[in-house]
Amino acid sequence: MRISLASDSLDGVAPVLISELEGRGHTVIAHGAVSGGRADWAWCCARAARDVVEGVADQAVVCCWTGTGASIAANKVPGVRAALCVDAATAAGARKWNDANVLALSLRLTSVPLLGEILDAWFDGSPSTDDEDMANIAYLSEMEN
Ligand SMILES: O=C(CO)[C@H](O)[C@H](O)COP(=O)(O)O
Repeated sequence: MRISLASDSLDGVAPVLISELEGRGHTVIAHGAVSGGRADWAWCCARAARDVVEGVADQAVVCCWTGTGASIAANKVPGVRAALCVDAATAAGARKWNDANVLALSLRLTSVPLLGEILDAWFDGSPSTDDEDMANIAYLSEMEN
């Protein structure tokens, strides 16, 4: 999968993000501090999210110290459903029930082992085909139009 990755700093797990993603077979498109480029969280996380809706990436991972700014910035991009995930169960639910296409992470809360659990759950997950779940996602799209 093509994963657009953004982080506003090299704190916490940021230095291992590229290797954790590439180690799972993904191609990484890096933005922000992990690329040595412009690293203000609003800009680089929105940039990574735009890659998804523009078809440059299949999904994105966006990170900042809290994870909140990263998720807020990504969710400003129409078509993006970014989910701030603090554990594997949240990541699995975000993929299943929210059809989330952007994973937001807190560099403060996410240890390297926890990152592995979150990434495994995220990439193992797939959206629910239950009518009620799909209707919720359709409603989000309607709100954008
Ligand atoms: O969590 C964040 C935004 O939600 C940022 O990572 C945090 O604000 C960065 O602060 P600084 O630029 O002072 O390192």
